Amino acid sequence: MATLMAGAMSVVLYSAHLNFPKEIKGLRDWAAALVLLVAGVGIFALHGNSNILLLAANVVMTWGLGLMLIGTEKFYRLRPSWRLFHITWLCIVIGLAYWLWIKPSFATRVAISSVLVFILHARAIYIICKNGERHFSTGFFGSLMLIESLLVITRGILALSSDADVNLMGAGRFASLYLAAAQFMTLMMTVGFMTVCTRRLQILLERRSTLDPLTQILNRRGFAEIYAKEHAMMRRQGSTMTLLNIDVDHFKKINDTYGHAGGDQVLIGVADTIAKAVRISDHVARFGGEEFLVLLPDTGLAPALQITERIQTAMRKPRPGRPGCTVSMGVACQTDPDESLDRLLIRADQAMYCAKQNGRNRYEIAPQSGSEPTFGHSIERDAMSECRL
Ligand SMILES: Nc1nc2c(ncn2[C@@H]2O[C@H](COP(=O)(O)OP(=O)(O)OP(=O)(O)O)[C@@H](O)[C@H]2O)c(=O)[nH]1
Repeated sequence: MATLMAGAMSVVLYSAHLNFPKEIKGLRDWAAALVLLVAGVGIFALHGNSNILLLAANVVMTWGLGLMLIGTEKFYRLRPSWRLFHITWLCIVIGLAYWLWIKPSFATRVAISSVLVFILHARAIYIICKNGERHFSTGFFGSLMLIESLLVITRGILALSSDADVNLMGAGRFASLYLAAAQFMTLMMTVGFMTVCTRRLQILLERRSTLDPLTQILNRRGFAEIYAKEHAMMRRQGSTMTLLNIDVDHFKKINDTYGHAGGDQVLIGVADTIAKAVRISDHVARFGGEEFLVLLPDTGLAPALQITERIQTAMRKPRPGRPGCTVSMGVACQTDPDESLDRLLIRADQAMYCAKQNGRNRYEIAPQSGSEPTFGHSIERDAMSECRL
């Protein structure tokens, strides 16, 4: 029954392989592994007294267990251990053939296959422990692999001790227990793997919903989430943060000259340039079209202006193979934790709009929240003209 269910699970895994995002790897290998394990059990059931079929069943099952390891490695984005895979099944062929035909010994055959399968499982457990995130799914999957590997190695050790009954076809208590447990564990390990896959799917979808697909920086939703966290921190610490609103100048002309695809490349380049000009703890977002936001936590106006100038200098540098562009920026410093995000965005947007009005390729500073919006701030005071914030 468990074997049939493992066969059904291979369909589930293959369907997940077809439908899950391509970043989730290893599902196809696990699906193939289950097909091989079911085929191995089938050949084993048919083998009668045929040593050839017995050997074939063992090889097919080892391929299946090897593919489980390969799938697990792919899932954790590691290079698959194909060498270990091939060495394992070759050792099974040579070892079983020797102890089947030349020096027949059932106990040695069981010991050899148990040790080899244990090595495959031990490597999988090592990979899960080293690469898995701290989450229930990792613990569940790792524990199941551990139980299975302990079962396998116990069988191998018992095979070498004379008084134990490890013959799968025998009627001994351990044999029946092992057979039932092994089939059940195959099913459970698959469930464990599906658990880590669905957890990865959840993380991926959450990340996708907060990232801009073109530039891979935060989108509006991601920005709002990050802002909420930083705002809570600001309130707790009584610190200041600064928001930059950055808009690409004459972007319509870039689109008209280089086409929409060329425009997209410029947007990717702008996002990259901004991200490289700020600290890792700062947050860069695309707010729509050719408009970007940068949130600088725990940063007052003076350091924020240094960053603003750094971004503008980086933007002015010509880039080979990519149309050049400049940006206009609005700088809004938040000192009052009771100011809403909407209000902060409006201040930064108005300052950016003012920078556009005042000639583009420059920045303007928004007046403090609550202050009279009748005077302007600009580092380039001599260039200040019409627009007054
Ligand atoms: N390639 C590309 N273009 C976009 C995207 N989103 C918006 N746009 C274009 O960006 C252009 C923005 O034009 P405008 O709002 O007139 O601004 P502008 O030409 O940059 O002029 P100023 O902002 O006043 O300097 C429009 O032509 C939009 O179609 C996008 O994702 N990719």
